[in-house]
Amino acid sequence: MKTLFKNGVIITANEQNEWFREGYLLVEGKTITAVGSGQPDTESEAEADQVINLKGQWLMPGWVNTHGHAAMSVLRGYADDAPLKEWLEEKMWPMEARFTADTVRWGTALAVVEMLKSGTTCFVDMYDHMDTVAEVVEEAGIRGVLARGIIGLCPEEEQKAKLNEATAFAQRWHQQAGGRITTMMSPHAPYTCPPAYIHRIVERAQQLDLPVHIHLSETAKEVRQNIRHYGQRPVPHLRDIGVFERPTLVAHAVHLEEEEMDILQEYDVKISHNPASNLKLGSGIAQVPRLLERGFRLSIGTDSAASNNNLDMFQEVRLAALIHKGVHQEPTVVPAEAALKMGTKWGAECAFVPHVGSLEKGKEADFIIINPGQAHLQPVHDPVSHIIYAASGSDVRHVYVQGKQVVKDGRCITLDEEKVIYEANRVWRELSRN
Ligand SMILES: CSC[C@H]1O[C@@H](n2cnc3c(O)ncnc32)[C@H](O)[C@@H]1O
Ligand SMILES: [Zn+2]
Repeated sequence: MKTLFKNGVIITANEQNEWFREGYLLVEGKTITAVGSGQPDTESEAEADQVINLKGQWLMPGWVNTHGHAAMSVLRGYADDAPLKEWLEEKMWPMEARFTADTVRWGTALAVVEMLKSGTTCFVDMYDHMDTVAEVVEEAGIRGVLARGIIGLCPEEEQKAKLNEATAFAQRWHQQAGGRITTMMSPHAPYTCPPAYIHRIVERAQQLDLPVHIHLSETAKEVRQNIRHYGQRPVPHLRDIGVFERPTLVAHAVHLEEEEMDILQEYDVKISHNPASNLKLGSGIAQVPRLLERGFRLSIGTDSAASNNNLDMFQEVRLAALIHKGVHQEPTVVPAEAALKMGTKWGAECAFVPHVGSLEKGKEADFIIINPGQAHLQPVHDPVSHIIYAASGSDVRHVYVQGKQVVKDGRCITLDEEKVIYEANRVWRELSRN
């Protein structure tokens, strides 16, 4: 099946750093086979099975959300205004202990509907009941980079069972759903997994040839605790355990010293910047301008709806573009183009799916279409500026993953939105009643 999208404004980070142009996109099956300026030649138009006239709408890569816990959407607004340790230990973990596969199914479906409708085509997820998460991803048509998050604060037998479960999940689902699902191994954090256990998880990642995903240096408190317990800051600690021998994606990385940045750079460790969650939990503000200056190709994540409290990547990317300008009293840090790259092309690299994230020949066709004909997106001097500083998730009209439409006229067509909302409320009621 060949589909030609013509008369659009193509917005993307690409190798040539051309940010936007009036043009067309040709998709054959799940792959982009041509991107060009102006009109397509008459031959490609005649050969297309379907021609879609975009009439000036904007076409850009879908957002890549590089850190989150989708099922926690059922806990949106349940526990606000608390610091990370208290929030986790007194609010999240007691509630999550009551989660079943049913809770995770509807929490994840709620998150996926929200993400797809607001233009996210790929998300990284670290959670439990991951077979259920993968089933939702398969049905919804979104792309998922999935890992069974492992908390090792438990007896040896339980640690073994969790590691075996994570392994079985990672093997069962890697490259499934037509390649839309890939997997990782995921020790939750240095403060929830003893070093020997992290080492065993990483050995397993090595055997399976999979990347590692872990929370890192989110709060100053956990850094101090790491030094007390292990005599080192978290980055050299993880390096010495051997984590960075595997391709690794770390979430947060708020509290880093220059020597730690050296190590992360030496091992090409990928970073997911989660500004809203870091602000809301009072964790701090990552040193994004310094990391960019050093050449890190950063990415952006929402974290869960329980600490954000939404999964709209337009808002997250805008926050990433704005907050550092204020902190540094310098508007040139994190320019719009850098924010767009972090949310798309670099996001895909950080999630180990470099075959998406930009609109280039040969990449898989994960893209979104935005209708710019509304007051808040006019006049148009520079569409990249509007995407970063003016647009929001509700401007997304259509979404495609691997060339297949999953959102049409602002409605998710792969999952039943009303049912998902009904069931998510049901599981929340059941949880809060007990
Ligand atoms: C073992 S599954 C994932 C685990 O992570 C918890 N979590 C959610 N948000 C955060 C965060 O910002 N930092 C650390 N851990 C977080 C979640 O509650 C699950 O238990
Ligand atoms: Zn997290």
